[in-house]
Amino acid sequence: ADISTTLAGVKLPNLLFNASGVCCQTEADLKLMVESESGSLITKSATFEQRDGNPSPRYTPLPGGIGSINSMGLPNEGYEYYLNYAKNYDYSSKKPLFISLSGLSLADNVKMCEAFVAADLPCVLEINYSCPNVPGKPQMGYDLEAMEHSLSVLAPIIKKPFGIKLPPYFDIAHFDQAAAVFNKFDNLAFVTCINSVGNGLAIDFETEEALIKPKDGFGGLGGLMVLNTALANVNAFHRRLPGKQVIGVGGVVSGKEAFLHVLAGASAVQIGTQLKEEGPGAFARIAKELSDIMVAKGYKTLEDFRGKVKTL
Ligand SMILES: C=Cc1c(C(=O)O)[nH]c(=O)[nH]c1=O
Repeated sequence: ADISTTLAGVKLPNLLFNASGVCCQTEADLKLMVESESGSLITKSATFEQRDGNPSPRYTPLPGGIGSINSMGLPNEGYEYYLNYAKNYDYSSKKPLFISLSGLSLADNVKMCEAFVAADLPCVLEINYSCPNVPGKPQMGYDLEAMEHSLSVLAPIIKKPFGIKLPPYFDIAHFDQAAAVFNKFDNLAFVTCINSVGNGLAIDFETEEALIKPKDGFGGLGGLMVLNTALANVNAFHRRLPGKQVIGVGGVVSGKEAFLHVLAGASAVQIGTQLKEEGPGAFARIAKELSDIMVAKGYKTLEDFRGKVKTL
């Protein structure tokens, strides 16, 4: 079956790529993504300066394959590293490049966006408003007024279609209020739902210790356990953002969850925890599983079932 898609006007040979943060911090990581069967790739969220991030242990999978917890603390090589990567990227390849930016201030986001715009490259920007792990920095995704102000400054600078990475919302009123903000920006072409469920706490039963070191063990939750929150956010924004697209991320461990994300309304699907645990071979496996599911159900393309979840 045809699992290709178009996102922000850019053609992806298949709908799968990495969630920003996983397999994408260094050129070596990104090379693995280019060589994988993913349809695209996105870089680790960049800040203006290079960051080491939080002390380790700062990521761990959770027992029983239910998911993961992380408090990486936005480690990255600094935006100029990713700008350089984007300048040298082979855009003739069939895989489009996405760039994640997560400035620690609006001023930093402005400077980074201006640099990418000045370089005039085919890559697509995804502004991350939802990093839950920078101590002392509340994530902007939960401050709609601040996010609207940020978008009113950045959208005109970026000019081209771009996207934003959102935290999960858990209240219908918040879906409504957030969508009302996003619908004000014509070149805001997609929203990526969801980032990790912020500030969970994983505790080892035997040792009675928190599993990760930063923030007293508090970190973002990902993996299968966040699937149903992710599907809700994908569908809520699919319903509320006419003319815009949604990238679905959260809980994709097989073709089945990728299928459910598209059924909920996703135009593309990112994979985080499962990619971290299985490696880039996950893309070929999940792509085949999704294709087989579509054949079994009689769907030829993603459009045949995108957003067509049935209500009772
Ligand atoms: C960009 C920082 C993020 C991080 C991090 O670097 O701690 N972890 C996440 O789960 N989501 C993020 O957005």
